[in-house]
Amino acid sequence: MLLLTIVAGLAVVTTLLILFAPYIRKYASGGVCTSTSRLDGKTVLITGANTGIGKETARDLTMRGARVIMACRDVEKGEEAAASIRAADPKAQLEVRRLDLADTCSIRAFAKEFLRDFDHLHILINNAGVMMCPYTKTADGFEMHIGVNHLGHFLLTYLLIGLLKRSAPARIVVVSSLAHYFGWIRFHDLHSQGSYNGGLAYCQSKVANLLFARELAQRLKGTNVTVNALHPGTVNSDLTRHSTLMMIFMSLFSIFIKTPREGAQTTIYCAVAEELHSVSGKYFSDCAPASVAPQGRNDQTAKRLWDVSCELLGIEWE
Ligand SMILES: NC(=O)C1=CN([C@@H]2O[C@H](COP(=O)(O)OP(=O)(O)OC[C@H]3O[C@@H](n4cnc5c(N)ncnc54)[C@H](OP(=O)(O)O)[C@@H]3O)[C@@H](O)[C@H]2O)C=CC1
Ligand SMILES: CC1=C(/C=C/C(C)=C/C=C/C(C)=C/C=O)C(C)(C)CCC1
Repeated sequence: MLLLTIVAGLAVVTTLLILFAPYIRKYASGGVCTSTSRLDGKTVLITGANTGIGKETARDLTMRGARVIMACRDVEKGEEAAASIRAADPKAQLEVRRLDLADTCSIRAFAKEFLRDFDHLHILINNAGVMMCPYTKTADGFEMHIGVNHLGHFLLTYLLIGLLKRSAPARIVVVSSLAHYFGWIRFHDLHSQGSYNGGLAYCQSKVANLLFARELAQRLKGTNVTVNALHPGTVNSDLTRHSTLMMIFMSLFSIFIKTPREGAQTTIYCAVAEELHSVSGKYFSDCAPASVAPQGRNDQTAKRLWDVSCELLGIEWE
């Protein structure tokens, strides 16, 4: 009898899911960037553009006329992604360059060549990310999540900020996550040497993204360079590659989860929306303002993280 009830229940749920699938999909796909802004003559740099949200952002921005530099740690994968975008749009202006955010030498080499080859940078999209990887260190000894997701992008932005200012109006877009709600900055053990949990290390790095955007927005006041952060939604991408459980969840519940193209909408919105022309230091989700957890909007923590980051990277950023 119990078995029969369970089977009947499952059948009802499955039937409802099938019947309402188009509506569920439409709701889950989230906000859409409706801006028709063109980017002709503009130069855009996207980190981690060979797959997922970064690749779809590159596709959209080239279609708006931008010249897009895809900064990828694996150039071969980057070229494959560029070829697939060009296959649909032969006029796409794309260039793949090598950037490994887990190595400050690679970041410095990338920036040096970028500054040599480009006179302008109008939009910088700090998109690349790792999630829940086993405990690993970057070439400079930083824990991988804080090293790639925060410190790598911190250094890249520092090296390119002069060019962004000279190219103003310019925008910096920081891809953070709702996961910041579950993280906090562990100044006493930033690199998780005492104890390590991949999920918490990821969440910490996503709070760091928000605090960085917040502090940077303060420092960029009056420069006509804006910086905003965002949550792309829950997106079916390679991000979950280190967690079998997450991959299973993503497959089982794929109807509730965004495709990479849907997940790129808020990034695109932050990069092009006319109404954000002078908006800075804000956080968006589904192409609309969203609320930040208290640990992501604490000015003292933001300043402290800024100083610690400069010290770790051996830089002075006034
Ligand atoms: N997917 C989701 O549900 C969510 C994603 N986000 C954020 O969105 C952003 C994009 O993620 P998503 O597209 O989903 O994930 P993907 O794994 O599909 O893409 C991540 C990109 O980052 C690149 N990357 C990783 N490590 C490095 C490195 N050391 N140097 C340079 N590039 C690197 C990857 O390169 P490679 O392919 O070579 O590994 C890849 O191109 C991330 O910042 C993530 O935190 C936020 C909330 C939810
Ligand atoms: C558990 C669970 C889900 C899966 C959530 C996942 C897989 C979230 C992934 C978040 C990521 C990757 C965040 C990155 O910053 C659903 C299907 C939403 C609803 C049912 C309960």
